[in-house]
Amino acid sequence: MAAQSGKSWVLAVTAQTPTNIAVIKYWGKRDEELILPINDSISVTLDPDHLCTTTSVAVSPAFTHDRMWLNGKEVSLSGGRYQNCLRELRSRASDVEDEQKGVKITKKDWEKLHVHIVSYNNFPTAAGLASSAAGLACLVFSLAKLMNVKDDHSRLSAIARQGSGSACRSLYGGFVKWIMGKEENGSDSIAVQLADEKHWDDLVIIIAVVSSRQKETSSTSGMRETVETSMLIEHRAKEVVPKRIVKMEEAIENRDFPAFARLTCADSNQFHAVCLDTSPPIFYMNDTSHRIISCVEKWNRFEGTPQVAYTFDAGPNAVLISHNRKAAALLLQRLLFYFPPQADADLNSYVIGDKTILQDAGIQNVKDIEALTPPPEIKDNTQTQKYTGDVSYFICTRPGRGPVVLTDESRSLINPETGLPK
Ligand SMILES: Nc1ncnc2c1ncn2[C@@H]1O[C@H](COP(=O)(O)OP(=O)(O)OP(=O)(O)O)[C@@H](O)[C@H]1O
Ligand SMILES: C[C@@](O)(CCOP(=O)(O)OP(=O)(O)O)CC(=O)O
Repeated sequence: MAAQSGKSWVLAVTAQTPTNIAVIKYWGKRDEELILPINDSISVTLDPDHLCTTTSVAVSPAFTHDRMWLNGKEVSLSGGRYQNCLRELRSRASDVEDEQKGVKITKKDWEKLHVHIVSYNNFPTAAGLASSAAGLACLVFSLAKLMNVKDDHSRLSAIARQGSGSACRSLYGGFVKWIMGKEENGSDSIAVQLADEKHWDDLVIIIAVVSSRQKETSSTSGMRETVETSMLIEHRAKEVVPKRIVKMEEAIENRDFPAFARLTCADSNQFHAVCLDTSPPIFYMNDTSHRIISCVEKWNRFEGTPQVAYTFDAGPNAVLISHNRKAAALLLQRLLFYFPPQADADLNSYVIGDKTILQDAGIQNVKDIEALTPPPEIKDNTQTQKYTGDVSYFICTRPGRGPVVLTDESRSLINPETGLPK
């Protein structure tokens, strides 16, 4: 390692990585340490304009140990999962040369050099919005760029997988499959892209962030308990998911929304059924989640063909995938009819992300929400009850691109002189 000037230097890279939502769920591991799943899964990558992680990573001979700051606070990197990712990356690092700075790092130097990681999520962390997926994928992707790791995205996905299973699917945009693999060392348990985000760009995604005070069981411990105690999970992993994966790939390839929606809803419901079949049972959805399902099911039935698909991860938040903008506007009207904001709320912070959907729905202010009439599929007055305040806010988004390096220095979260957070 050399610097022509002889003085210390800091070399940094910044990247942005999306989050993803599974439409065929990963639930259950066959190897806890390597994070190897018991079935394949398929996800949609969400637009990083609305939900993403930005991570800057830096290396300098002046750094004394590996350090990480998350959303402005220093956090420990001592956890086994972070350590596994760092070890894997260091072992694959290559020579790096920065002529401008007069820096030369050899493959061997990486064993001794330390890194600083500064990361920021543009959405709530640990709130059931898959921050760990975007976060771990971004950590792996940005460090791989810094360390000149030559592996392709699929090989990098196998490293991100060891940080958090679902993170491996955030290495690609569009529609992504995590192949469970057969090898004991996990080398073939990787993510592959099924189609990019332009393949099916009519889809509109609305996330209802559901207010919840209850403490949730983490995905990691929840799926462990399911594998240990549920009899249904084996049937799901061996018999149900393999067939659904084939059908879901077909639905995505053919942009067959009815098939896509039926499979997505059925798989979310089965995932929550295996949670209920766990001992003691795990409840991730709450009454609000159930009301959203019921609203979508009634509307889909009324129309005779699915307009919207719903899916829920390990929490009460609903991810609603609409066939197109028109269906999304009609969905938003329904959601705002049932779940209006509190009297003092500001519409601007109640519906965030792509606000053009709100315009399509003809809603400019809170008065327009009050004026919404019950949807036509409602036949009697008992179903027109409103649940003010049960949804915290809505995020309007769409399928999005995979990780990118941000070359604009002003986007870096690291001070180029000190190597500390800006
Ligand atoms: N940007 C990030 N960089 C590195 N690690 C992150 C980042 N964001 C989140 N994490 C890690 O993920 C953890 C949160 O994961 P957790 O599974 O609890 O929540 P979530 O992923 O937001 O929600 P869920 O898994 O229920 O969808 C954080 O405590 C942190 O360890
Ligand atoms: C319900 C899920 O979101 C579960 C995600 O589990 P995690 O990837 O968070 O679990 P670990 O691998 O233990 O970190 C379904 C999915 O994303 O496929």
